[in-house]
Amino acid sequence: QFPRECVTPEGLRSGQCCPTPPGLDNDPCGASAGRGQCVPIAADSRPHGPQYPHDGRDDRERWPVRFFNRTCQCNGNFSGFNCGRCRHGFTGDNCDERVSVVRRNVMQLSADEKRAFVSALDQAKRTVHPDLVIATRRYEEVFGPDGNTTQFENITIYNYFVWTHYYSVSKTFLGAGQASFGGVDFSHEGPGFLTWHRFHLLQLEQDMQDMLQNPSFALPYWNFAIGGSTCDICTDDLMGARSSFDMNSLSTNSVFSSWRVICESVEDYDTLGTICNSTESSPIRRNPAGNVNRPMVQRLPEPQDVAACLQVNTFDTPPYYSTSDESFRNSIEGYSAPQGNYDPVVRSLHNLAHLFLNGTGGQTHLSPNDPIFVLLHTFTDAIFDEWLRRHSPDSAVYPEANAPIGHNRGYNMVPFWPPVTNVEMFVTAPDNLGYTYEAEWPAQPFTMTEIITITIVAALVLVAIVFAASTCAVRARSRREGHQPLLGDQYQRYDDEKNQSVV
Ligand SMILES: O=C1C=c2cc(C(=O)O)[nH]c2=CC1=O
Repeated sequence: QFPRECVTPEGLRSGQCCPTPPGLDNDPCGASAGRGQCVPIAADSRPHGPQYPHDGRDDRERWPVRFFNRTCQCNGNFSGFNCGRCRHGFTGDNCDERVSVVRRNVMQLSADEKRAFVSALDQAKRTVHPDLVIATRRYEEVFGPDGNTTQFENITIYNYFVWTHYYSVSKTFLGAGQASFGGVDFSHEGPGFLTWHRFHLLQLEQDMQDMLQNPSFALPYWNFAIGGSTCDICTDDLMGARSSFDMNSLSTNSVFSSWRVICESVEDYDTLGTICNSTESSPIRRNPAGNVNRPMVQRLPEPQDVAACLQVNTFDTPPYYSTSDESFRNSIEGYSAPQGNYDPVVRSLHNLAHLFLNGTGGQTHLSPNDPIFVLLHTFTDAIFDEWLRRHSPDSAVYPEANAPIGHNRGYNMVPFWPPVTNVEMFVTAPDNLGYTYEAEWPAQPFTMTEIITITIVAALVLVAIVFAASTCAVRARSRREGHQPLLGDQYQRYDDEKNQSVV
């Protein structure tokens, strides 16, 4: 969440986090090299929706001003917390050369590519994040018991990915002995769902590129819309097969069977007001299609569900929440039917894929601990990108106000640093973010109007054919039986009269 060098007692008290890029000396944001300058942070103050009634009680409000109010603003294509790197999609000393990576279907990777991807994830699980650290206490307690020992920790690259998701979904602590407030979610159940998870993935991809020193590294995706009840990526060469001994565990042939999860101590967070730290606890649990209490989540989404949600025209609809009707965002997130109609009992697409996993990957505060999360979300993001390509929306369709807290267009997404707004991710990826998806999309199903029109036309054609056939049959029979056709006879005489009058 914050650069290591900013979280000293002095740094926090100053409210300024404007580090110097590597290779320069005491030059906040590389200002003298023309890279950027240290500026006050603009935090969205437009009203949020009524779902959150506890203004003033949560560190994540008006992110990130509870912690810092000055940050680097980088010039041109320079980017990063110290303006020492390039914006996504650019490279070179001056960040003026375009680059792009290709995100591919994980099932279509070669055996070597699969091995390299699994190994890169495992390396990320064990490599300490080079720049960022996490807060382990709320701001109220962040200076420590002596007021001078700031409460931040190192965390590995993959666990940082898990932690940021946890932090964005955690409840609002309202005080010891009081129930924490759970009706808040800075990354789900609102328009920010797509933009937040897009940035979340971009950050992991960039951290892994840096770790591997391979700027071409791209996260693959899992096409989860294959129907049926088989998890095709749950094999030992990919995300881990099922253990032969325990339905809920991973095979020991998979490296992921030795991964341990973080952020499990929900009870402590909610009652003591602590925050998840980097401590790892139990193994990943997963039992795809095994939720016997909810048959509805024993099957994966169907290909036509993807085709249907891509046809929903409106990005999001009031109240911009998990109850939104005819909203593309709510359809792909999976709180409404893929066709857009809201129904409280429905779980589709993204939500259905999570719940299908039935274990760590199905619990919002824990789900990224299961590496399937990465592949599930790259596919969700690929659908989002295809929707942006097909519908070319103006950024004005993204709600500016009254979305749930965290989800307004100009809100800085929690808990990312440097600040990045939702709308910055509401752009097509190939042109603006330096990645593309190699994907084919299922043919679009017919709409109800199209089905009715086709049925009527087909019925008319059928009637015409039957009529023509029966007329022919009657004539043929008449000829066979030696009768004069009645109409034919009349026409004959009428024709004769006409001919006579002309003559
Ligand atoms: O990790 C997640 C788990 C989820 C479960 C649901 C649900 O619809 O009940 N939704 C989820 C989203 C997640 O991100």
